[in-house]
Amino acid sequence: MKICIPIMATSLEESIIEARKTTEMKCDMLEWRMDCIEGKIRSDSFINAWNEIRKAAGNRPVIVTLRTKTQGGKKELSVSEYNAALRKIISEIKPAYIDIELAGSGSDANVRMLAVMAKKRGIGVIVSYHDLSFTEEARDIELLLCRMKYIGADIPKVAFTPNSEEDVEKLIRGASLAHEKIGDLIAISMGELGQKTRKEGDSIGSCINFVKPVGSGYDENSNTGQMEIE
Ligand SMILES: O=C1C[C@@](O)(C(=O)O)C[C@@H](O)[C@@H]1O
Repeated sequence: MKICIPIMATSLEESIIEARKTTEMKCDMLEWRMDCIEGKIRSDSFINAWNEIRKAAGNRPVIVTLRTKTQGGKKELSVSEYNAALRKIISEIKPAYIDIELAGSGSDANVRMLAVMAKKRGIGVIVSYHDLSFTEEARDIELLLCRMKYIGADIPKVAFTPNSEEDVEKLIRGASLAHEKIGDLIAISMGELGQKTRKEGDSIGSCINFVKPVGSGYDENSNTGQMEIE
């Protein structure tokens, strides 16, 4: 499982600083959570910041994510705003991966369109789905992960919120069943209750473990249950 540190700074300048700080940390990847940047972002300053983050990452791959509010992120975007923003990101920069939200993009057809566009530019595709209050049945989690794969995900990702141990087991079962069929995925049961899905992610086919640097802030929707890294 690759260790990935999300950069959740609120400005472009801070994002660069945070990315540089990770050079000494034991991580294999970075995720730039662009939704955490406050205010409007100008195209030229965005591209400059990206170039610096890319440099700071060295040969570690970077995931670019624009997480909408209903999916646990900071940006409130309509379906058309989300799709337009992703098209812009995909056409202006070339990260290793782009995170495409199943819910944020509005339809499987829109996910497919963005995924095709990204792949043509050599960008890997993570298709993601988050539920901030609930965990589906194992079979539904399996089907969801497979559906994401078939509509264009290189790596399908789900994060569900458990309300009991049984919910954590549902996530584990659903992910394991999907892993047998489609290979690499990311499956997270959020919060302390779900921590073993992060610690023992390998056993259910999870290929990326999102972690937070020691002392970094707590975000109630994004990093509950994440392991800490020095
Ligand atoms: O989707 C995820 C998973 C995550 O929310 C977590 O709980 O580790 C962290 C996010 O930055 C990432 O985009």
